[in-house]
Amino acid sequence: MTAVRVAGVGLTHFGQIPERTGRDLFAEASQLAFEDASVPREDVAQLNYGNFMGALAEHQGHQAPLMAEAAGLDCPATRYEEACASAGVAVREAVKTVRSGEADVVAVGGMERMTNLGTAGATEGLAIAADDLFEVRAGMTFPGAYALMASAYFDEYGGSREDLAHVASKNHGNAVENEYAQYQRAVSVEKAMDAPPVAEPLYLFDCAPITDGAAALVLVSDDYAEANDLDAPVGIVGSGQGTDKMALQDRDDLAWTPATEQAAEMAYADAAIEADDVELAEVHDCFTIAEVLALESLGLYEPGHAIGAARRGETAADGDLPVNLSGGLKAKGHPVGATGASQVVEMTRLLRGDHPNSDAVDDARLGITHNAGGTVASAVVHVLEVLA
Ligand SMILES: CC(=O)SCCNC(=O)CCNC(=O)[C@H](O)C(C)(C)COP(=O)(O)OP(=O)(O)OC[C@H]1O[C@@H](n2cnc3c(N)ncnc32)[C@H](O)[C@@H]1OP(=O)(O)O
Repeated sequence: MTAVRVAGVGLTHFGQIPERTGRDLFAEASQLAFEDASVPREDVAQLNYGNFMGALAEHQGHQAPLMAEAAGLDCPATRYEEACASAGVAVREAVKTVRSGEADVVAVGGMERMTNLGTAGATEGLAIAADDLFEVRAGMTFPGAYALMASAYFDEYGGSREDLAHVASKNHGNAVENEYAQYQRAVSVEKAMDAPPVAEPLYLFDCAPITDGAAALVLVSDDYAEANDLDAPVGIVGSGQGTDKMALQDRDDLAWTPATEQAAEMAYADAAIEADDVELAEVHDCFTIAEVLALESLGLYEPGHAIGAARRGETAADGDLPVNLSGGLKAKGHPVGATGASQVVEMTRLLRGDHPNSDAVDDARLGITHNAGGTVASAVVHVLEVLA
């Protein structure tokens, strides 16, 4: 099976930019990815594109052909929709296509416009990712759902709002130097504690924001990289996906995310690594509690132990296991259909050494990305490694 290399990456600035159309955003991210890759567009065999709520935010559900056009591509194009894991799945399917030998070059990415809907409209749109019959009609929102998960975790293992404030403060600190981040501002633990409540026990700085943005990557086979003398040191060496029951009421334990566990087991086995080999991680911190749940279900911490990781400094930039050096969804922003691809972009830059936070991990060779959909009803994990 051929290895897959990341030849090029591109991101738009993430933030509140409602005046820009989706095709404009995706065109910019793609242009940057192709410039970075030095790969001619004619060599691209297909475009895998992630998007969640284009039908609502842009009145344009059938977006893939438009995005191929925006990216200057003349090839088959398919949209992947898996809620907030849409682009993670698009990357996973692109990896499979290259590995199978079906194509040497695949373009992959995602885009989401959200801020033109306003917070209330985006909240309503996001709710499509929960169980409509048993959750949304009863009033469930995503901050509400993750608040239930946080309360369940506190009941089972202990922990406090202050522990979560340390996660928020860490991730906001990591985003300060990231030019693509929505919030390049530090947030102290005290400021996070003083913030207005959103859904008890989650407060303003426990939540990822509403964001517009796009991400793109050019993935190539090892053979293509070698034949074309590409400078593409980072490979995607493992991929996994998991699924869980959709409605929270149908789950046995809200403090555990089996979809993440399945995805991690599959990805680690695929890459022939153990959780202990992971040197840094970009995880799906749509809410601060989600980072804690992810670290445990990924096998990076024992159950009940990740809640204090940020407070102890273990997941900080200078800690043993830096987590969300990009700023995470929390501070970098969360344009949902682009997020999974943007995590792979950020991890690639971190491992290549051209991210503003690369200095914190200059010896690192292996990192993972974790992208979740809904209340982690879906999860995708990728293992990235610096190859010879
Ligand atoms: C699997 C999944 O991924 S599910 C996750 C899906 N995503 C979500 O559910 C999004 C959750 N976030 C939200 O709904 C919103 O960001 C909220 C409710 C937390 C805040 O929205 P609002 O109350 O409308 O905030 P508003 O836009 O008025 O901003 C108020 C201030 O807080 C800031 N702000 C808003 N949201 C955030 C945030 N999440 N983090 C940090 N700062 C924020 C704004 O920049 C603004 O600051 P300023 O006054 O200095 O300009």
